[in-house]
Amino acid sequence: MAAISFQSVSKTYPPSRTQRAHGNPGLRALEDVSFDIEEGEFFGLLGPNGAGKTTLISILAGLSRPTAGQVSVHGFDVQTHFADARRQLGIVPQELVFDPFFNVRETLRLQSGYFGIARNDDWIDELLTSLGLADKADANMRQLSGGMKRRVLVAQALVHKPPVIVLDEPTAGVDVELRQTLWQFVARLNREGSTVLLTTHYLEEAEALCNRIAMLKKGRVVALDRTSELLKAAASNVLRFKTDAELPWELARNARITGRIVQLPAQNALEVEHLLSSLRQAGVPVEDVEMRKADLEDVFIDLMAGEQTPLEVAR
Ligand SMILES: Nc1ncnc2c1ncn2[C@@H]1O[C@H](COP(=O)(O)OP(=O)(O)OP(=O)(O)O)[C@@H](O)[C@H]1O
Repeated sequence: MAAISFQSVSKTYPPSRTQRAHGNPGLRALEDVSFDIEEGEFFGLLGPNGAGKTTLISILAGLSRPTAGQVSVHGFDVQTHFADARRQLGIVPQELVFDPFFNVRETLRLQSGYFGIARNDDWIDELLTSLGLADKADANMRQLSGGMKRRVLVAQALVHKPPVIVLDEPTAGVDVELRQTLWQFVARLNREGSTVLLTTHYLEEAEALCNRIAMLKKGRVVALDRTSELLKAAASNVLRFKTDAELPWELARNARITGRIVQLPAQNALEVEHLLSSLRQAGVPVEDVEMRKADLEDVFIDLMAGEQTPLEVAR
């Protein structure tokens, strides 16, 4: 049985009164999203701002209703069997929400109580140690730094030992140390059998951690495949250089340009030679020329730049 199953999920946010008055039918945030995440997978959900990632996670968490379609967790429908589905999930939210009146241990005990677990201190201690919070157990939530609060949110999501862990942008604005602590711990839980669903903007994180990835664009799944296959789909190399000059159109249309830095896909040495000679002929002076292997960001940019038609990639 799939750990998480999204079946033909669509979501339209209704228009505001003013929008309705102007004939605006509302916003289609998700369009026929279907995929399964198997037990034990480390799955990445990627997409630019506004692609629909948080909407999909909110529906999974039972916080938002889909306009059409079904979502289930370990076979429990998130609408009709909310409590059973919710018990399977440990959700680390994007926003820092916490009760300022409790200390860290009390916060975690309260959350355990919410799931009906009376004596949970052994697991709470293990969570505190693994997340580098052991010396903060008695600190009031108000006294914690932003990074520490985020660690508590992770511990809070895991108090009931959920088999499925959902992390919505957990490392946005988080320092390197916390990222490493968090990834080591989540990777360990995944090795021990937990399923992990991660949404992130950090593509190198997704590349390093996720065995399979779905990419969303404007509410549609535009790629769904093993990370290794997605990487194979990219041109295998990238030619990178700096220039102040304007590129000829036939090169510019394939280029990724960030300020003075230009990156062009190139399959092999012959193609690199070809690109360099085109640049020479066009009178484009280049500096700091180097080659690098394509990464997930290249795949992502390719897909996001592509036309609207969803690209069906089988698992
Ligand atoms: N409560 C809401 N009411 C109306 N529109 C909404 C609401 N929540 C989200 N949207 C819209 O739905 C679309 C998808 O938003 P969503 O937050 O799911 O995207 P996202 O992929 O999570 O983006 P980000 O990476 O910025 O978090 C966006 O166009 C957004 O403006």
